[in-house]
Amino acid sequence: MTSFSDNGLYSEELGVGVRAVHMACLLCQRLQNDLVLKRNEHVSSKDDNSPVTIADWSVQATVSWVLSEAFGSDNVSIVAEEDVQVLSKSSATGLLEAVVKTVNTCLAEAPQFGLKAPGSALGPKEVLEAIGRCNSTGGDTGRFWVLDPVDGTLGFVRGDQYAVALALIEDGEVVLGVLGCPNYPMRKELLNYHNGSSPPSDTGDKGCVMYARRGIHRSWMQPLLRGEERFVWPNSARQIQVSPIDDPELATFCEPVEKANSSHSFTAGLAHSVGLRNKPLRVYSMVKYAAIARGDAEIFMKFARAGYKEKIWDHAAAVVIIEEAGGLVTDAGGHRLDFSKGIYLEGLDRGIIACAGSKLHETLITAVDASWNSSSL
Ligand SMILES: Nc1ncnc2c1ncn2[C@@H]1O[C@H](COP(=O)(O)OS(=O)(=O)O)[C@@H](OP(=O)(O)O)[C@H]1O
Ligand SMILES: [Mg+2]
Ligand SMILES: [Mg+2]
Ligand SMILES: [Mg+2]
Repeated sequence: MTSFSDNGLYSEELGVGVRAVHMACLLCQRLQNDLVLKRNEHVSSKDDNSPVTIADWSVQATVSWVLSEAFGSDNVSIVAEEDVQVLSKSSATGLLEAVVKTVNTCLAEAPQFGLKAPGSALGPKEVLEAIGRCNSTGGDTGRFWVLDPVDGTLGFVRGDQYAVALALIEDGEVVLGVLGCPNYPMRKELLNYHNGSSPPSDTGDKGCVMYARRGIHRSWMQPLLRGEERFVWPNSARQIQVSPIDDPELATFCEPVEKANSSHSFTAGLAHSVGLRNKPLRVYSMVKYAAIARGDAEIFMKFARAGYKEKIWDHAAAVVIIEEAGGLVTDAGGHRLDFSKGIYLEGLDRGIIACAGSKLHETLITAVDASWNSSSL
């Protein structure tokens, strides 16, 4: 049984979500190639100084348009990272034009994915509207989508790893997740190029979309389309599972690349105390979670500085994919993440720990308790 051809609960939503994310990944691949060649043209800064690019806006517009077209705009509510603030400024006409062009190029490919393309090309107003429509603030009742159009924008502009993440939340629970990883190498050893070396430059054999529905106990992965390949599915999807490794000595842990996003010194102490021997796999974006779901690493840890509030779009899609692939995702107190309190993961206890299995998970939770008070976090 595949995960979306059985007419089960959310199968239609999953089918549309996977197609939309797949299209978005191809859009990003093209833009990242251009961006790296043109040395970061079109990278803007938001109020908090974080980067945003035409890829972030273009993916948000595209996914928003596809979901509205498939389910009717009145039925679709979306929480997403980007807004139209920068893009609506009169000084941003060039930027907006680039986004409109990108969105139209991408949506023109919709029929190849079994989706409807716009009758005529979208104009700037319609593109801004599609982005701005993603203004839901979530909550504990009803149904809403959660979108991180480009997670790991820093990785994206550096020619490195990034992800496109889409989830559906119903009554506070993530019920489906789609995680597109346009640069995720099919061979896991190619992920491990951090610590000075540059990312692999060949685009062959790269890119996948992972997805899962709550309660199926299976997660899936399909390779991204290459060149003239036709989009055929579900045939091209294969099941993924977390790693069977439960011995810390053999396990690998992932963490953010940027020290500003998670304390490397705290996780180094934890790693030492539980006997993790492998050096950390530092990767931008939710590709870290993807590595756990696919069995390429066993542990993901993130301990942000005190006061930072994690956003739901940075985690929702990955949580259901890891859980359905057999793993666990909790805060450092062992509680499942709470997606029902708006755009933030309110009440998060210290940090996030995702593991392939419960033995590693228990070991880490205990170790955090033992070392927390002496940490400066
Ligand atoms: N100060 C701080 N602390 C913790 N987390 C932060 C912080 N600032 C940003 N963010 C969020 O981190 C997202 C990228 O996280 P990563 O875990 O992939 O970090 S890293 O890029 O590997 O360093 C990133 O997601 P994107 O904005 O989608 O790239 C942010 O939502
Ligand atoms: Mg993000
Ligand atoms: Mg983002
Ligand atoms: Mg961002």
